[in-house]
Amino acid sequence: MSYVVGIDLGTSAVKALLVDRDGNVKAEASRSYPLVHKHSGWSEQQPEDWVEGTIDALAELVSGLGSSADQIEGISFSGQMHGLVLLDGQGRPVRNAILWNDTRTTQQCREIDRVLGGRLLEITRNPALEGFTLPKILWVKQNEPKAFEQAKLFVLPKDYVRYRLSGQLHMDYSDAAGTLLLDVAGKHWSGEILSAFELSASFCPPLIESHGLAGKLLPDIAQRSGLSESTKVFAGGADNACGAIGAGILTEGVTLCSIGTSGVILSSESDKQKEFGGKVHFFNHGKQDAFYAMGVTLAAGYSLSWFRNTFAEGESFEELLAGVGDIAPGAGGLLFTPYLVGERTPHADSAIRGSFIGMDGSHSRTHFARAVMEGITFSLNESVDILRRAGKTVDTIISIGGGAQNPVWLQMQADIFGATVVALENEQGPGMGAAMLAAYGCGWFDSLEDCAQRFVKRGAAYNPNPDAVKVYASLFEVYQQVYAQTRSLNEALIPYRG
Ligand SMILES: Nc1ncnc2c1ncn2[C@@H]1O[C@H](COP(=O)(O)OP(=O)(O)O)[C@@H](O)[C@H]1O
Ligand SMILES: O=C(CO)[C@@H](O)[C@H](O)COP(=O)(O)O
Repeated sequence: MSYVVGIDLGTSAVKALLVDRDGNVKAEASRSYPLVHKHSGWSEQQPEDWVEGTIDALAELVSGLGSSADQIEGISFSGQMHGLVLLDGQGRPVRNAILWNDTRTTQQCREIDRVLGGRLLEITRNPALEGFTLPKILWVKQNEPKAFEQAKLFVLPKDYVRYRLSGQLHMDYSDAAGTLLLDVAGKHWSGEILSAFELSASFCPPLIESHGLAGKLLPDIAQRSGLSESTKVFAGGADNACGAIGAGILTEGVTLCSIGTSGVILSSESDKQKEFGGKVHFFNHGKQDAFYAMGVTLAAGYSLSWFRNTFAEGESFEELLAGVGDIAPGAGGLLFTPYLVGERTPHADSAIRGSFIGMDGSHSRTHFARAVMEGITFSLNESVDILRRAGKTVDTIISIGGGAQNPVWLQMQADIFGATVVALENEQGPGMGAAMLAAYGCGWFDSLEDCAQRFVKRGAAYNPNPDAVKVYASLFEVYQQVYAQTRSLNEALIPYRG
């Protein structure tokens, strides 16, 4: 038997999957690592924690295989997007990584708008948002000039881990697309943007396809992990591109809903000129020369974890959500907006914060839990709405991520999105997409589509219930008003934040 390994470098943990030629997951191992929040709105991680966690998780996977470690032919990666890792001339990080959910860069975003105007959207197909990488680069340049002086090159989180495992520096197109330095349709670093911000071409790593061979394992990594030195290391992709690959979303027609820490509505796009006007992100896919449009809710699963950790400490999600299915759509008139860390789609606003509207004495904790699930799903429905208005058909949605583990939430998604929602049989999230990139890279299949046919197994389907669809359609109109009605109130509260 031969195997591949998919490594998902997430925000809270790294998860490694051992996958056989039929797409069966034979073993998995994960290691978590902390987030560092030095100030409100800041979010950092230590790159060394990713590397150590990845090697430990690989060692655990490999130890289960005994003497057959050389049956692992290839490994590949899925990574949290946008995070800035600045490397010195020796390839060492000059500071902590600044992550996708760090919102300190509003001023740098406005500067990018001022300097590039409409060219930014024309070249990168995306607007300047706090989460993306270029604003983070400018923040370090302006606020930590000494660290910036040492920085010779930047990479993204999984690129750094791949570099430490293989000694080779690369960035794949799907992750490079989220930096605001890539000409997305042209598939090259934008000289125009680099020179506008006085960055040299050598500041960007060489570009590679997601299924491209980046190198082999370094001998000391092979020794520590138990893998063979001949294990091939493939580039991998952005976590959302890998989530889509792992759900078999490689062509137009089926949409992805992913509820992890963040939440995503994603639709594959074959036309690289398709215009969304920056309302949703437009990125290169992990499949060669393909693209996708995507809307992002910053605090999707995070809103539910926050609610659990704050009001039901120590309970499992199953305990927390027991009984939510007995409450009617609308949570008894309680409405939640999931803007705990600001929002991306459709309101790119780092200052907005969440609300519960309509509380009364009849509401139990279960009403609140249901309202949180509904609010997250309404936020994702704003992205579904944008895709539909841009002419895309959204009638079948594959749902992945922690949020897809709860059948009440899957039915709620069908009712709010007004579409059939399909779960996967053995949902593994982006790690499976990474494993598929390794399987395709190893030559096990002629195309990613062939690989998906073997690896991706659809499970239960949830059809919209017409009565619930009606209730949610009118509630969604109320939900959509909350942002504008609470915006100035939230701005007035900024001085009181920690
Ligand atoms: N059993 C469950 N029922 C409902 N939601 C869940 C369940 N388990 C996890 N979640 C949600 O999924 C989120 C974690 O999803 P996951 O895909 O593991 O995230 P990430 O990869 O971003 O760390 C949690 O924050 C929680 O909101
Ligand atoms: O910023 C984005 C996408 O643009 C996030 O999707 C991150 O890529 C990480 O999200 P999680 O997988 O941790 O939820």
